[in-house]
Amino acid sequence: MLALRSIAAPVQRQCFRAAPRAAVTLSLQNQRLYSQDRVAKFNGQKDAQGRYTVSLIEGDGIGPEIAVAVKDIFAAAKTPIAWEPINVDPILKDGKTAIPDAAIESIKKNKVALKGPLATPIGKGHVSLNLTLRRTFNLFANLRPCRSVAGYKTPYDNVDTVLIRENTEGEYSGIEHVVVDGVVQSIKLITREASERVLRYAFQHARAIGRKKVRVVHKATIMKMSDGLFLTVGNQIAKEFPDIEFDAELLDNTCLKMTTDPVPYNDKVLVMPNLYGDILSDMCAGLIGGLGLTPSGNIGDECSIFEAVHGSAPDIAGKGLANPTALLLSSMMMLRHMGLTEYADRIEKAAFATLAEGKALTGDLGGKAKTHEFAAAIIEKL
Ligand SMILES: NC(=O)C1=CN([C@@H]2O[C@H](COP(=O)(O)OP(=O)(O)OC[C@H]3O[C@@H](n4cnc5c(N)ncnc54)[C@H](O)[C@@H]3O)[C@@H](O)[C@H]2O)C=CC1
Ligand SMILES: O=C(O)CCC(=O)C(=O)O
Ligand SMILES: [Mg+2]
Repeated sequence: MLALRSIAAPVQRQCFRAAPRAAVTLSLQNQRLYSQDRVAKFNGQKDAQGRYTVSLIEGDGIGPEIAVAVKDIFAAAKTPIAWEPINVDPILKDGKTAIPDAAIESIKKNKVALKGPLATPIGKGHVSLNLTLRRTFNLFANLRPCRSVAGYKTPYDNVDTVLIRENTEGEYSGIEHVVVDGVVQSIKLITREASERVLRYAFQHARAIGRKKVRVVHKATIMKMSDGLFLTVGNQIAKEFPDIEFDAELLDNTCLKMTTDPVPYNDKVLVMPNLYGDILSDMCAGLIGGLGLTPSGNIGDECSIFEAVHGSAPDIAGKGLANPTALLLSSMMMLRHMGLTEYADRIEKAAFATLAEGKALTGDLGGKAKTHEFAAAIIEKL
């Protein structure tokens, strides 16, 4: 195993501002649960005790702290899950960053994994392990829902966006080279195959969650061929779904409109190339109170990996300050994906009730609670 990860450069910090707590924006009764994703079929096997085994990547930075919180809450709720911790420290295979075989076997066997954040070195160093995992398992759609939390006041009430990001290519293809000294080229790869796959998933998911509109977010004005292909494929796939309205919007305009008034996006599923989805999903998190609150699922045909939208948060790592809600809500998406809906509903209700009560909030939400205190408050409500 190579010690590639030790070369990670320090990450420039972002300012993460806690919004003030004020009047309840949504009532708890109206807090809809994160929707079930049953578009991709889960066919894991239960063990003799009736439990599913889930591969667990605790991750870097705050990863282990938020993973403990999720494990404690699952144990308290008697969720029928056996965790299988795996190590994804990168290896080199044919000169390329790869995931160790044991980790690949575990995820292939269990068909589902929960993942903490994995840090990526800036500039030189190994390829992102997050992207490597997505490509290794062909996790073609990254589903990133974002919903206002009852009781937590932000400038925007009732946000309920659903964003689907193409997850295997685009600007994240990692095809870069030096043309001549001082000139580098980075290739944005868009294929009909990957575009069809994610666009079809977007329409299927819209149907599954009862939304009637799918919108492609793009810049085909500028990237006429690459985003142009993505948009063309969108128009073609739309014909398979006559019950769903289809349209398109330029990314910069989407950013403006969403930050002015996100509510008109609540009836749509947004689907877009990789980088746009990465950036827009952090932006959406900002609308509801930050990265501590937003879950995601990397969906594939054979297996799926659930993780928070956020990264390893090195600025607060090791201090017990992290908000585990994003990873917990990701694990709720995972439970619903596995058909364990009752457990997901129960845990999620306890989590939202704890957030609404506001007595044990973590620092990112303006509170003083440590990660484990917030988890304990959820457990008390189970
Ligand atoms: N999917 C993944 O595993 C991701 C990994 N990363 C990696 O994470 C590392 C750090 O990246 P950053 O740009 O700093 O983004 P970040 O998402 O780790 O942190 C951004 C800001 O949000 C705060 N934050 C994030 N999660 C939080 C939580 N659960 N509770 C409270 N505050 C939270 C952090 O303290 C920081 O101020 C990088 O190496 C990056 O490559 C970044 C994004 C996603
Ligand atoms: O892999 C990384 O370092 C960043 C990935 C990321 O930002 C994301 O998945 O949202
Ligand atoms: Mg990101």
